[in-house]
Amino acid sequence: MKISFIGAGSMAEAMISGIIKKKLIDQKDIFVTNRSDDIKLSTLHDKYGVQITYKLDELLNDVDIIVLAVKPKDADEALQLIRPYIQPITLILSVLAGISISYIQSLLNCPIIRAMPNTSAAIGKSATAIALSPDVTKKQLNDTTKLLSAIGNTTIVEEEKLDAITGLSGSGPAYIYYIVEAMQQSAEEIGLEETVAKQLIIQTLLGATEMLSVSDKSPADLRKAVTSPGGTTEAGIRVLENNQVKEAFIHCIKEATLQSRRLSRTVKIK
Ligand SMILES: NC(=O)C1=CN([C@@H]2O[C@H](COP(=O)(O)OP(=O)(O)OC[C@H]3O[C@@H](n4cnc5c(N)ncnc54)[C@H](OP(=O)(O)O)[C@@H]3O)[C@@H](O)[C@H]2O)C=CC1
Ligand SMILES: O=C(O)[C@@H]1CCC=N1
Repeated sequence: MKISFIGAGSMAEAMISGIIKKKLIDQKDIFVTNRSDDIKLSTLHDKYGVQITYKLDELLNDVDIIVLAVKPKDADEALQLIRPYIQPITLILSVLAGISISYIQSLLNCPIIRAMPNTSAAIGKSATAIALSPDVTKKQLNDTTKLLSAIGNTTIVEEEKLDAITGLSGSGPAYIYYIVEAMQQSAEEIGLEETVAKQLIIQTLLGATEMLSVSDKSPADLRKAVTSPGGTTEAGIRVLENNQVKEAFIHCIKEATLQSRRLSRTVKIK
């Protein structure tokens, strides 16, 4: 199976890295291009052994899956670029936030799988959701699911859910990293050594995530189990509540979801 990536940024690299680690597709069958950053392409070649090219023939002839991994603002340019090479059996796997299947199909006459992965794809832990156009074949769905299994879990959803999924789990890793930034900064301010703090923070996250995964208790009950009356957790959580941190996170996810909708609206269906 030949797969070509249009775009060589963080999402493409995360997917390539996952696919290579799981040895799902041979490096010689993975092609990557970008707009002009040839140093980035060389880095990808050196790191993963994938084929890098600016020659469209090489990139797009006899390709089974084209992964669209440019920024949504560059979608039109990329779609026009690949348009002459599209066969009715070519599968487009798009990770573009907010760009609808119908929009892509208004320009390209081929089946589309629209995916919303996240950057944990690089370590095989992406929470990926996909929506399909009706003309995607069983084989194409199987191939894609297999491909995406190399980067984490995949759930099939109705396309209308993808904006919410983008706001929740597409952007999700960034919210967690944001919390860790705050934990690291506070660790420094309360006098902990950086390396010690880092180890403690990561293990705390790993433990809490594992508890969420294996325990049948709700997150609220797990939190209560940490919180002794009149103790330290209670004092800390009180500050979060006084600062409406939970409300801010809810607002954050809703705003990210809205932004995904706004992005999709900026691209008119032709
Ligand atoms: N980052 C994330 O966590 C996630 C991102 N996404 C989606 O993935 C997509 C890519 O995001 P991300 O990887 O972060 O973006 P990056 O900015 O890291 O990468 C974008 C890539 O697209 C290339 N590019 C732009 N225009 C063209 C063109 N006309 N032809 C070929 N290549 C082009 C750029 O090339 P050059 O550098 O040469 O300009 C660059 O390699 C976005 O649509 C985003 O919505 C989805 C889920 C998660
Ligand atoms: O920030 C973005 O637009 C992309 C979509 C999800 C994660 N990153």
